[in-house]
Amino acid sequence: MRKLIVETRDRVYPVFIGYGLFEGGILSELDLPFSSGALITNQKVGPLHAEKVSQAFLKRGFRLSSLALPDGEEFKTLASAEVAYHFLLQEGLDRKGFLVTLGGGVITDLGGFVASTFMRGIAYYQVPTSLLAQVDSSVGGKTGVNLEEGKNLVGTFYQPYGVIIELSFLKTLPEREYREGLAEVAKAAFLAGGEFLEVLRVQSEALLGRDYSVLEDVVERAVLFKKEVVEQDEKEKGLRSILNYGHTVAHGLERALGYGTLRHGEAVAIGMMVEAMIGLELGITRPQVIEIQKVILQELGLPLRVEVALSAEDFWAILKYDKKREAQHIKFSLLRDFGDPVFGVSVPEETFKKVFDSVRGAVLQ
Ligand SMILES: NC(=O)c1ccc[n+]([C@@H]2O[C@H](COP(=O)([O-])OP(=O)(O)OC[C@H]3O[C@@H](n4cnc5c(N)ncnc54)[C@H](O)[C@@H]3O)[C@@H](O)[C@H]2O)c1
Ligand SMILES: O=C(O)C(=O)C[C@@H](O)[C@H](O)[C@H](O)COP(=O)(O)O
Ligand SMILES: [Zn+2]
Repeated sequence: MRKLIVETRDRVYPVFIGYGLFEGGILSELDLPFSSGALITNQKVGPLHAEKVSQAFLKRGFRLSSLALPDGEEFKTLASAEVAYHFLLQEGLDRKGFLVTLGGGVITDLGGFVASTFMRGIAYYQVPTSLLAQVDSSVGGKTGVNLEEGKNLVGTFYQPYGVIIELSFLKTLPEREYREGLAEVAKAAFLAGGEFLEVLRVQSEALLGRDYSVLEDVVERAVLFKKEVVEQDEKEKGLRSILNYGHTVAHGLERALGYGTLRHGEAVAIGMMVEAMIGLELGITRPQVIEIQKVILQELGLPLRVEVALSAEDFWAILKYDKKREAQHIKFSLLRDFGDPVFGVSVPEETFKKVFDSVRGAVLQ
């Protein structure tokens, strides 16, 4: 079992990574000074893994009442949050109560948002079950829901009280969802560069084959990288926006195609390719980044093409909802090189449109 401590101004909390954590009594490592607890999951993950988690909490004296929301990105909404609030009230949760989120990134984002707003904030623990949620969304305290206009447009920064990354939960994760998680792993490795990137290059086959000893190491590296960024800039005043590499385009694609059509990780993989080309066009990104990035993402089994019926102009209009926008400037997080990210790059509309049109037939269909 590996343990990292995330130290932010708002909260200091542990992240446990390993196998058999719940059977091994991981909860004895946590202080649980609460009145009662509830679990938020979805209708797919709940039947697979909720029992194990609930049993472990029961041993610590908490019978968790459980809410299983419908599965899917299209349910990461204020309406789902409202369902959760009513459920918590009905179950008698008070301000001393706590939440456990059990699921992929949709549930960790939504559950975190509910925890941060219910009675103005209650404690919560993240139990991520998708690779993407284990390496990214469960750590760092970004919570939120989507609006029709764009991804994560309503949300909070609200750190969990602890994160329990049980790697054996990945055994039931379908292949497509596993691979999309590798996109966020790749993003972290591209941003970190150095040894992390080298490990990813050497181990891409093992990772794709879910070699669990390699996975443990890689999940720890990704979480460690994220922790170091979040600790320096919890509320994204600047540096943290490097974690948004590929995301300006990715979020635009998710919104344009309809939530859930393209998985978030798939959109990030395509987004990183397009944004690397924008960086090249601006003279920021070294040409070798594009080729190496492409090879790695392909080796990880990620799709690098998508059909988008929108014109560059219509897509640009969607990007205006990106949260990194400042007045009329849409700000991108790019790479100069691996391990050398840059943020706050204002990309002119003409440059974006030129690149968008130039990747037609290649990245965008
Ligand atoms: N807050 C952050 O820092 C952050 C970071 C990255 C992504 N995100 C958000 O995360 C979301 C994407 O997360 P995701 O890719 O995990 O999507 P998801 O939550 O929809 O999970 C993917 C699919 O896998 C299923 N699943 C999850 N774990 C499973 C398991 N162990 N066995 C079987 N099925 C399982 C889910 O039910 C779902 O069908 C997006 O909304 C994205 O915006 C947030
Ligand atoms: O933790 C962060 O910071 C990130 O940006 C991680 C991203 O992978 C993640 O998709 C996040 O939800 C994006 O946040 P947003 O602020 O662009 O909505
Ligand atoms: Zn992401």
